Parts: sequence; structure tokens; C-alpha cells
Amino acid sequence: MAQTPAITITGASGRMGQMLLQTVLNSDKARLVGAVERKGHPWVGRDVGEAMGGQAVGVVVTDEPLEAFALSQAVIDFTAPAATLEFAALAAQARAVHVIGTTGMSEDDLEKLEPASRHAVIVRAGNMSLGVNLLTKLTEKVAAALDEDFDIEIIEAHHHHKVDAPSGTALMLGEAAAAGRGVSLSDMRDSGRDGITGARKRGDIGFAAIRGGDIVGEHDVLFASAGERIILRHVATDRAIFARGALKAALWGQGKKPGHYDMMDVLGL
Ligand SMILES: NC(=O)C1=CN([C@@H]2O[C@H](COP(=O)(O)OP(=O)(O)OC[C@H]3O[C@@H](n4cnc5c(N)ncnc54)[C@H](O)[C@@H]3O)[C@@H](O)[C@H]2O)C=CC1
Ligand SMILES: O=C(O)C1=N[C@H](C(=O)O)C[C@H](O)C1
Repeated sequence: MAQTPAITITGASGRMGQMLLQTVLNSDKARLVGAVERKGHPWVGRDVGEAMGGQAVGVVVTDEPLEAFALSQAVIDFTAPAATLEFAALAAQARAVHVIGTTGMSEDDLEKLEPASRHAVIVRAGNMSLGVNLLTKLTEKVAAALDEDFDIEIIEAHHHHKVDAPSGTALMLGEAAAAGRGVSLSDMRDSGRDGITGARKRGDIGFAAIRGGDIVGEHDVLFASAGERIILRHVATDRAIFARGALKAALWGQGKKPGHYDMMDVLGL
């Protein structure tokens, strides 16, 4: 019988790294072959199961990504932009599917992913959950149905460790709202209001970010006009939804042509 795809998880000790490790270890559709952390991290050299406080699983955490990637059919990567750019080149070299959950990547960073996507499959999304990807579709439809009498605001809330804003999800939702309206988000984006900002400009797409405690991730898309408001909302209560989506993407990517895909492709939305 054919073996299940071999997976490496980068950022193994992180909030998402540990969730991804548990998800792959508990799956009968994939097997864990690698766990990567940054140089100098105390987990490097330890069995990743023991490092997480459980039984040994026979995978030692490494700070040499290419060694792990060479054994893998997929790399699942929720780390930081600079690390993700390095991993994209190495995953392409190993011809492994690179599933990227990392957010906070600039336009320049995204361009730097393109050479890797000519040689291997990249699946990247600011949110890997089914619910948010469905919400993204709904946002585009509602924005297309309403005119600029409805102000669009995207409000997101996350835990106090989060380093980037607006969240990757908020930007996905903003792109969808802009697409529905037939405009470019970069022309309409209004984030980080502070001080005497002047009145809201008609047609702008606004962003607001809340950071506090252990909030996993909450997103509202508000359509506000004179006399009525529509609010589309997604609330994540468990990071497992992101990890399940990422594993689905890693399996979906097997045998696909090289290219840069997203979760809409994976979910067929
Ligand atoms: N697309 C999605 O569905 C989701 C995306 N995210 C994103 O995933 C990223 C990680 O989030 P968290 O797990 O909460 O962060 P975290 O800070 O808990 O984990 C990041 C991990 O990456 C490791 N890391 C950083 N540089 C590295 C390198 N060069 N080599 C190896 N490991 C390296 C860190 O040591 C850390 O363990 C963020 O960008 C976040 O926004 C988070 C949840 C869902
Ligand atoms: O950093 C997080 O935690 C999350 N990041 C993603 C984002 O930036 O939207 C997805 C999710 O909301 C959790």
C-alpha cells in the first residue's frame, strides 16, 4: 500500500506549530517526519513529542530545514515572514508542497515567493479555516450587491501576542470587499485611524484592530448605511480549525502543477 504523505512542521514550538504537530500526529492521512525551529531554540535536538510534554514520537527538532524538507512531501509553515521566504526556496528545492499560514507578508515578500512557485506548489492563505473562507465569499457577494451608501469596515480581534495588523484574515476580507465593489483595496484602504483624521471618505474600506488576552481570532465585516447595518461575523474559538485546513491543503497539493494557490482552490469555493 502507498505510504501517506510525509509532513514537516516549521515553527514547531509556536501556538500554531504545536496545534499542527498534534493534528498531523493524530491523522491517518499523513505522517510527521520533521519539526523545525530557529537556531538557538531550546527544543532543537529534542524529540518533539517530549518537548511538547508527552511521549516520544521519534522526530527530533532540527534547525536545518533542508534536511527535514528533503524527507517531506509537504511543509506546513506558520512562522514569520523572513523565515517563510527562506523556507519557500528550500521547499521548492525539495519539490515539497509549501503550505503557508504566515501573515504580515508585504507585497515585496509576496513577489519573492514567485520563483519558488514556478518549481513547486505553494498554498497560502491568511486564514485556513472553512468558515472564514466562506465568509470571504459572502463578503464579496454582499459588497457587490450594495453601493457606496454602505460604508465597509472590517473589525478584528486577536490575542495580545499577535505582531501584525490588520490581520491576514482582515486583509483577505478587505480584498474580497474591494473585488465585490470592482475597486482595488490599495486605493481604498483606511487603516490605523488616530487623531484628527477628517470625515470618512465615501468608498473607503476601513480596518480596526483589537488586541487582548487569549482571543483566538474574531472578524466582523460591517456594512453601515443611514438607517441600517449588516454585520457578517466569524468567531474562531479553537486553533484546530486552522490546523485542519492546513493539513487539508498539504494533502490537496500532492500531484498538483507548480503554482501559487489559496484555500479557495483547496475548498473548491
Ligand atoms: N493562516 C492561518 O490560518 C493562521 C495564520 N497564523 C499566523 O501564523 C503565524 C504564527 O502564529 P503563532 O503560532 O501564533 O506564532 P508563534 O510566535 O507562537 O510561533 C511562531 C514560531 O515560529 C518560530 N520561528 C520563527 N522564525 C523561525 C525560523 N527562522 N526557523 C524556524 N522557526 C522559526 C518561532 O520560534 C515560533 O516558535 C503568524 O503569522 C500568524 O498570524 C496563525 C493562525 C492561523
Ligand atoms: O495570529 C493569529 O493568531 C491569527 N492569525 C491569522 C490572521 O492574521 O488573520 C488567522 C487567525 O485569525 C489567527
